[in-house]
Amino acid sequence: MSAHALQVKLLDARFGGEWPLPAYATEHSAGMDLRAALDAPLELRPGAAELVPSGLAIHIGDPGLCAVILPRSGLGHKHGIVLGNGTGLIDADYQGPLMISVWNRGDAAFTIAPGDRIAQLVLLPVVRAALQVVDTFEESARGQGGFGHTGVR
Ligand SMILES: O=c1ccn([C@H]2C[C@H](O)[C@@H](COP(=O)(O)OP(=O)(O)OP(=O)(O)O)O2)c(=O)[nH]1
Ligand SMILES: [Mg+2]
Repeated sequence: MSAHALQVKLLDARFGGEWPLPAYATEHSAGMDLRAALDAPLELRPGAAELVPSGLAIHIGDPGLCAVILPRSGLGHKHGIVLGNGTGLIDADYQGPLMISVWNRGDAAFTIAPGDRIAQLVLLPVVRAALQVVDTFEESARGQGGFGHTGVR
């Protein structure tokens, strides 16, 4: 299967030794898991959010792409470990360290150990908009209806 080349800097010496490079876990996985590049275990109390380094920097370099950082389903559903910013959006021109905002939305403390896979990175296509100011829109069937106006059943 073909894959898009993505430049990555290894900011943490444990990559390539103790930790493998991020990789797709299965043949059709959409995301690569990101590790917590911590020096010591981090206890997240209920409600707490912390910025955790991934130990990586990426440069996407193509304005037609971006990356998003998403929670891992198991951690989010079973332990309430999601992202403090909802979803992390990585711009194609960002070259700094990839950071993960981890948030314990659950009601029990959760400890993240150094190297734990705590989130995932997905590369996505982007269409950038050129705004065109108008006074009226060509009418659509939906019009201004939204926020549940089609009902539940
Ligand atoms: O979970 C995240 C979200 C963002 N970033 C980096 C990459 C992204 O390109 C940059 C800026 O993110 P964003 O635009 O979402 O944040 P902002 O608060 O608007 O910051 P800025 O003013 O720098 O754009 O921060 C991360 O490392 N992790
Ligand atoms: Mg921004």
